[in-house]
Amino acid sequence: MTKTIVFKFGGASVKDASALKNFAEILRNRLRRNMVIVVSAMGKTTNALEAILKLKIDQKDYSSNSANLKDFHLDICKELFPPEHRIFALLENQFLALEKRLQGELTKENYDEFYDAVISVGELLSSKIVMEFLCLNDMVVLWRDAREIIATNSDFRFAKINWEKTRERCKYQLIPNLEKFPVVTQGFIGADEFGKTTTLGREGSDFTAAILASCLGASAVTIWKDVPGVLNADPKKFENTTLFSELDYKQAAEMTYYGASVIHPKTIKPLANSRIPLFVKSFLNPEANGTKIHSLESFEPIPTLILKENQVLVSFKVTDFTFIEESHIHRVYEELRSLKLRVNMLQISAISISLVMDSQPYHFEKLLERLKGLFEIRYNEGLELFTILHPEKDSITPLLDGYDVLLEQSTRNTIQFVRRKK
Ligand SMILES: Nc1ncnc2c1ncn2[C@@H]1O[C@H](COP(=O)(O)OP(=O)(O)O)[C@@H](O)[C@H]1O
Ligand SMILES: N[C@@H](CC(=O)OP(=O)(O)O)C(=O)O
Repeated sequence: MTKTIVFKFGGASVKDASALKNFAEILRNRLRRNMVIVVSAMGKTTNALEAILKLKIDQKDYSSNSANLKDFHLDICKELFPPEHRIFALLENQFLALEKRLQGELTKENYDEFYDAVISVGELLSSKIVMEFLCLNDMVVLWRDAREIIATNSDFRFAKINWEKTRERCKYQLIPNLEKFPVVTQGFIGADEFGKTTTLGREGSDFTAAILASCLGASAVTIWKDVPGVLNADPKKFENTTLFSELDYKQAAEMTYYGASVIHPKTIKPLANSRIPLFVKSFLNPEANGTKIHSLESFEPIPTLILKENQVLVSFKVTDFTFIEESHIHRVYEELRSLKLRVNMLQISAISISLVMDSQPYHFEKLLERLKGLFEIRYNEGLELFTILHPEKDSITPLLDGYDVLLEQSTRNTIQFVRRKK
């Protein structure tokens, strides 16, 4: 039996009508049975849905935002489909369901569950459009709801995979489909044991591709991006970048850990465990080789720059002339865990704990509220966390030109700066 391959197309590859036409052309000669096509929401749809939720939480009017989102999808479909095509009824239904969901009560208690139910609509919409567009162009594919395959716990917004159940569903439900047709499904979403929609963490569609590849015993995963492959820095932020033609799983995992957003951090592990190669290729130049991530005997460390924007630096200072001890750290981490806030950098001094994390205003405010009685808290927003892997000595100073450094930390192979533009 031919082994399955998994293709993953992110938001940028399906961001408008011409991107979708290019997407279909990539598949035209590559489509085959035993192929899973994982798609993310179109363009910046997930951000747009988050903005709607923010307005709802602030009890502001979100009607023009949801109308814009609907128009965005409709306009794309008007360019791609004849006017009588059933995609228009499908869209209508999906947006009605979204409206209905948004009218429900949103409280602090049900926020995460509500979030997943709303945010998942982006992937449901895009996968339907993609499936219908491929079929319209004589490429017959099946649509499967990822929530029937990807089994998770009920940790809404950051759901954990139930690997056993997911593996079983892949074997008994997905493989029989794949033996007949290629399958289109959604990245990023799953469902808990009660059938409630969950999500795997922002940008989690790469992870979905890796989960399915691992559970299906796939021979390869290809993620299609708007860059030539994995580079030694984000080409949108740095000049003179170098393409890695290949990377060891460990190198790729390290880069994603520090925030190289080209691959979701959870993607590498399931692939490395099953020795499944991951190709990162450009949807703008599909014939080019891109980057192959697999097991390498040896590799040269190459200086690599990683920038995480929109960071918050917060310090918790003890107020009673004692020193920081384990119980303080434990308490802070307990709150971080319960609020699902991930720490990107940690520094502990005699009297304070300093943390750097992604800005998440709603949850961050809660953190401050919960810990304000125990610590004197100070924070700075709008910062960047700049990490250099395998730095070359003389190259660092110019990279900090025009910035104030608020915090610095280094190990043998890594140096990190929390910086702010002067
Ligand atoms: N080291 C890197 N190499 C290549 N691209 C990078 C790197 N670090 C960050 N990026 C960014 O990752 C983007 C692709 O990832 P992403 O936007 O998540 O794609 P998608 O949402 O389409 O899957 C690129 O456009 C690039 O700006
Ligand atoms: N749409 C989701 C999931 C995702 O992975 O998207 P992308 O593949 O475009 O990064 C998000 O934006 O978080």
